[in-house]
Amino acid sequence: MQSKSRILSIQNLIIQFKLRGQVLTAIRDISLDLYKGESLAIVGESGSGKSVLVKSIIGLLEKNGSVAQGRILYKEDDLTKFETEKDWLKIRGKEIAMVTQDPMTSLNPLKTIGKQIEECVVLHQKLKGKEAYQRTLQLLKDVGIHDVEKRYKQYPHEFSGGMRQRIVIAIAIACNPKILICDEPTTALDVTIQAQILQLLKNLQQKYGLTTIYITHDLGVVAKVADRIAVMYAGDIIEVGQTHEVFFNGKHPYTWALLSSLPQLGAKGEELYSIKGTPPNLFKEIKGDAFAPRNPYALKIDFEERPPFFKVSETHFAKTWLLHPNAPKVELPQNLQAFFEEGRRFAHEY
Ligand SMILES: Nc1ncnc2c1ncn2[C@@H]1O[C@H](COP(=O)(O)OP(=O)(O)OP(=O)(O)O)[C@@H](O)[C@H]1O
Repeated sequence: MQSKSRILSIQNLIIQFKLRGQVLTAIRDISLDLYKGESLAIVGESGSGKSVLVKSIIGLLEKNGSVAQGRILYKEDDLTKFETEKDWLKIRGKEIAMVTQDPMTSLNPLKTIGKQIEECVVLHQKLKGKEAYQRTLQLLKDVGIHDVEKRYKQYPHEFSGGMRQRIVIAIAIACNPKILICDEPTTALDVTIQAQILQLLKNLQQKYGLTTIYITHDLGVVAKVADRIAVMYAGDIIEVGQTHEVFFNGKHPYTWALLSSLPQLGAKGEELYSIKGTPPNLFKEIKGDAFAPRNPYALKIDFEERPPFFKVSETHFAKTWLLHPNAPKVELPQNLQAFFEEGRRFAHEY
C-alpha cells in the first residue's frame, strides 16, 4: 500500500463539540492516510467517532462541532480551512461523495429516479439531451437495475430498499467522485441484499477507479470488500493494517474483542472474550489507553500513558503497550488463537 500515492491525508486531527457549556472531544488526535484506489474500512462500536471523522472530510459536521487541531489535506487544499458552504461545494459530491444508511433521505420523493441521476450527469459530466439520457441508462445498468427505460420514469417509492440504495449509489457515481464514503451502506438491508450491495460497490470501485471508505460497526461485513482496516475506539484509531493483518494478526485487545464477536469464532461453542463495561466519557480527559478499564490484559502503564503506534509490519500499526519490547507475553483465548492460526494458513495459501 505504501507504494501507492496518497489521495487524502488526515494529520493530528482533533474535533470537539460544544454541548450545554461542556466540551466533548469526539476525535482525539488522529492521523490517517488514504491511498488512491484502495478500499479502507473504518470499524468501531457506536460512538467511537466513525461518522464524525468522515463528516469532517465532507464538510457535514454539525454547527456545534469544530476542528480544534490538525489538517485534512486533499489535492492542494487543507479542508479544515474551509469556512463557507461555497468552499465545500468544490469538494462535496464532486470529489468526495457519500452513500448513507438510509437512501430515502438522499432521494427526492417527487422526482423520477431517472431525472435525479440525469441532473448529476448534466452537472458533473457536462452531457446534454440524448447523451445525458443514455449515460443515465448506462449508470442504472451499472448498478444492477434491469428494464432501465421503464425504471427511469419511476419514483423512489416504487423501488425496494435495496434498489433505492442502488439508485443512491448511481447518483453518487454520476458526479464522478474520486472518493466514495459508504456510511453503514447495508445496515438497513437484509443479509442477502447486503452481500449484493457490497459486491456491487466492489465492482464499481474497480470499474471507476474509486477510492472507497466504508464505515461499519461490523468487522464481518468489511472482510470481503476492504483492502485495509482502521479500528476506532473512543475517538482514536487504535489499530490499522491490511485486512488480513488486522483479521488474522490483530494486536490491540479491543481488536481481539471485536473479532471475538464474529460468528466464525462464536460457532466453536467456547466462551467468548466479550467486551464488558462501557466506552469512556468523552467529556472528560482520557488518561492512558482509553480501552484500559475494559481490557483484561491491561498493564499498569495502560492507565497512565497513552500508547503510541507500534509498528507490526510496513503496513500494520497498533497502539497497545503490549507491543512494547518489555511487555509480558499474553495468552490469547483458545478460539481466537485457533482463528488466527487458521486465517494465517489460509492467507499463506491464498
Ligand atoms: N453534534 C454533536 N454534538 C455533540 N456530540 C456529538 C455530536 N455528534 C457526535 N457527537 C458525539 O461524538 C461521538 C462520536 O460520534 P459518532 O457519531 O461519530 O460515532 P459513530 O462511531 O459513528 O457511532 P454510530 O455507529 O452510532 O454512528 C459520540 O460520543 C457522539 O455522541
